[in-house]
Amino acid sequence: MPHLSLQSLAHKYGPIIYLQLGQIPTVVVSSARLAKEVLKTHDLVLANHPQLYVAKHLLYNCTDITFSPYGPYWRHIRKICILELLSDKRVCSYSSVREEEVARLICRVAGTYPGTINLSKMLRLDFSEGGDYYRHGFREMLNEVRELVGGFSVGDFFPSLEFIHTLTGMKSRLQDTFRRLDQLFEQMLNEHLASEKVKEHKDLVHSLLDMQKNDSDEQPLTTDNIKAIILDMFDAGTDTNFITLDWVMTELLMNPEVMEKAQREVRITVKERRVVAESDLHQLQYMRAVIKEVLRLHPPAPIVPRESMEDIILEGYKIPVKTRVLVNAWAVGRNPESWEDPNTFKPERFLGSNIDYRGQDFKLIPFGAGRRGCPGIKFATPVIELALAQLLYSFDWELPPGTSAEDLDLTEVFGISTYKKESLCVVAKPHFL
Ligand code: HEM
Repeated sequence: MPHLSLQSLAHKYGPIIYLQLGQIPTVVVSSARLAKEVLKTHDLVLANHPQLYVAKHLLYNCTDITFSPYGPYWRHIRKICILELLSDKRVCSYSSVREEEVARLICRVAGTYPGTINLSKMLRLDFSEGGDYYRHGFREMLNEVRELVGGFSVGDFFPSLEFIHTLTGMKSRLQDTFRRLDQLFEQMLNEHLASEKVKEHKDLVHSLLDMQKNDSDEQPLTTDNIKAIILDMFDAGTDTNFITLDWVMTELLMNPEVMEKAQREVRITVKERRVVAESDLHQLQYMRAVIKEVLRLHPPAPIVPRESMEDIILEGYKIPVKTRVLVNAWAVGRNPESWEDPNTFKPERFLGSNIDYRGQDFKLIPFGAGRRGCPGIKFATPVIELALAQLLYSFDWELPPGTSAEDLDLTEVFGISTYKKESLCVVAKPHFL
């Protein structure tokens, strides 16, 4: 795992290291102080995400939010994202969708008792694949895109050898995937344009099409721009929720006293109502501390990558233009300079503390920070909190007979986001039988 190897190098050589990765000069930082330098002090000069070879082919030449270069176009679509697609009002308006999805999940889990369920698989299906879009074959496409974007590509480290991708067949594979993806988007956009539901319940695609129609801006959105943004939002915004919930449940099963405390809190708050309401969530301070602790120890995107647009001085070193600067958020979250007993799962450390993951506290940066910090925090938080609260309220959780916490395999698989290799299998006993 790159974040683990880079942490080992940091232990040996310090919190800032230089690596020549192929033809790419790379600097890695692993402390809160240097993360602040990168994501705050030099945020503007480091406001590019590296453009990956695969992203150029699949994300409409990097015209999505994540990969588009810093500049007027990125500012335009980021503004749309923050003010229109992920605004407080919009996130609020999705609350009934969240409640329905969580209710469906609870029903499915309840139906498995007294058997063992693969909870990871169930969470992934519910939270990472895009609901209504299933019928378009979107789930399979998204998986394919993730596999390709998260994979290793020679061109990302040896740009002068990009032609190798033609010889290895990678380029034609990308072209084929892109053609199928584009066809799928065409179908999706046409269906939305024809849909009469637009006024009643706008989804992401309707909103973008509306914006295109009414855009009086100098920079109107093209249809390809819309496709790139849709793909980006699903790619960046779905897997991460599932990964977080999967880790939360794993940590809770390994720490039964924490599980019990979190369950007690949610059951006392919700009482006999049986259904957790979003208005209950602010009372669940301990559960929120559990989520913070999980994001500290297991950030779904363990490395936050940036690229310099000009020469800068970092910690006295000259960092030339076009250097890749990686913030090892995983190592920062486990750095003993910032955290006491850093490898222990201890949600209590967040009780009575103001430390948050919204990009102000550089020792906790699962969502990155600064100009390119994740715009989806407000969207992700209620999904994760509501699902977790309801899971804790509705079931008593146990590992399958004959297994114990020591048997859980915590090995990770690296990709655009990092997830657990082995699924979490559990028995979920309905609490109110
Ligand atoms: C637990 C959930 C999530 C985590 C841990 C997460 C993490 C991250 C991280 C680390 C970045 C890079 C930040 C940087 O460079 O400073 C990022 C960027 C991004 N995220 Fe998230 N994210 C999550 C959920 C979401 C959701 C729900 C959405 C949208 C619905 C989303 C959309 C994006 C987009 C569009 C970017 C690119 C921003 C830009 O380049 O300007 N994310 N996310």
